[in-house]
Amino acid sequence: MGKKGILLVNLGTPDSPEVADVRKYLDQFLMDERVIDINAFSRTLLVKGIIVPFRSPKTSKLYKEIWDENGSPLLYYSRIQTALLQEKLGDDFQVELAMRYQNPSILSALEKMKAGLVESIQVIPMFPQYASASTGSVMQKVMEIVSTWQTIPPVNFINSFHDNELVIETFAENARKYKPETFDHILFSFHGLPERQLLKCDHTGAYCLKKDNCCETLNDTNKFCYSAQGHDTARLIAEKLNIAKGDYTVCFQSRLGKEPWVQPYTTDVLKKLAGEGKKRLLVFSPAFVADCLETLYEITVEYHEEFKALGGEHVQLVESLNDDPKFIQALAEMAIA
Ligand SMILES: C=CC1=C(C)c2cc3[nH]c(cc4nc(cc5[nH]c(cc1n2)c(C)c5CCC(=O)O)C(CCC(=O)O)=C4C)c(C)c3C=C
Ligand SMILES: [Fe+2]
Ligand SMILES: [Fe+2]
Repeated sequence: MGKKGILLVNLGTPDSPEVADVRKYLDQFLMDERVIDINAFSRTLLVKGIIVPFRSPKTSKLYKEIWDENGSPLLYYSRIQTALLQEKLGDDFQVELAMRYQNPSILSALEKMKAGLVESIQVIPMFPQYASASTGSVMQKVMEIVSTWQTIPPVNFINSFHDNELVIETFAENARKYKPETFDHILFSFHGLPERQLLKCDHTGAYCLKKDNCCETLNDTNKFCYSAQGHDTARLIAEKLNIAKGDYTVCFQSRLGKEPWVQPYTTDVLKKLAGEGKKRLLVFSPAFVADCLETLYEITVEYHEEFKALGGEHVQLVESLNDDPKFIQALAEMAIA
C-alpha cells in the first residue's frame, strides 16, 4: 500500500518583506475571485490599479516589523506544524505544506504527493472557521490541479474545525497563564470579511444580516457562516474559562476598502471599552492557527497603541496554536478522519 498524503494549506505570506515580493503576494492574493469577489474587470482595475500599488509599500513596512531570523512567522510556524505532524503520524503518511498564495505552492506540494505515489490525499485548510475566501479558495485550487491528473486518488477536505475540542482547549490553556479574570474585558478578534460574502453564504436569502443576532448562534441555516462559526468558537473558549457572556466581545479586524465588513469592528470596540473606563484587555485571535502579521502586529502593536491613546493601559494577545502538542494531536485526528 502507498502512503496517505496529508496536505496542510495556510494562506500564504510574501517570499520576503521587500516591496517587490509583497506586491507579488498581494497581487496573487487579491486577484483571487473568492477574495475580491467582484467582476473580473473591476477587480483588475481595483487590485492592480489601486490596492497593490498603494498598499504594497505600507504592508512591506509592517512585514519588516515582524520578520526575524526565521523569516515570516506564519511560514515558520507552518513548517514546524508540518514537521511535527509528520513525526507524529510516521512513515505511513506523507505530510506536505502548501500556501494558497506564494510559496510553497499548492501545485508543488501536490506534485510531491504524486511523485510519492500516495494512495489518497487529505487536505486540511488551516482555517478553523469556513470562509469562501480562505477554505473555499484552497478547496477550489486543489480541485483545479488534481482535475488535470490522469489518475485522481481519493481526495478529502476538512471543511472547518471551529469547535474542535483540542483547538478550544489549546486557546484556553494559552490564556490561563495571563489569568483572564484579572482583565477588564476579553476580546475575540477574528479576521474580517466583507458582509457581501456572509450574505452569499445564506442560501435562504432571508436570514443572515436580516434577523437580529443572526450569527450569534449556530443553526442549520448558518452552519457554514464564518461569523456564526466564529461566535461558536468564542463561546466554547469562554465557557472553558468560565468567562461570563457580558465579559467578552466578538469583533472583527483588518477591514479592507470602503464596503461594509462584518461587525463590530475591533477598532470601534476598543473605543467603546476605553470610553467605559476599561484599562486592560485580553485578546484572542482564533481565526488563525499560527501567529502572523495580524496577531503580532495588528493586535500586539497597533491595537495596543490605539487603546493606550484612548486612555487604556494594556492589550495582551493570547498566543496562537503554533507548535502546541495538543494542536498537533488535533491535526493528527483530522488527518485520519
Ligand atoms: C482567517 C482566514 C482569513 C480570511 C477569511 C481572510 C480574508 C481576507 N483577507 C483579506 C486581505 C488581507 N489579508 C491579509 C493578511 C492575512 N489574512 C489572513 C487570513 C485570512 N484572510 C492571514 C493569516 C494573513 C497574514 C499573512 C501573514 O503573512 O502573516 C492581507 C495582507 C496584509 C495587509 O496588507 O494588510 C490582506 C491585504 C481580504 C480582502 C479577505 C476577504 C475578502
Ligand atoms: Fe486576510
Ligand atoms: Fe451569519
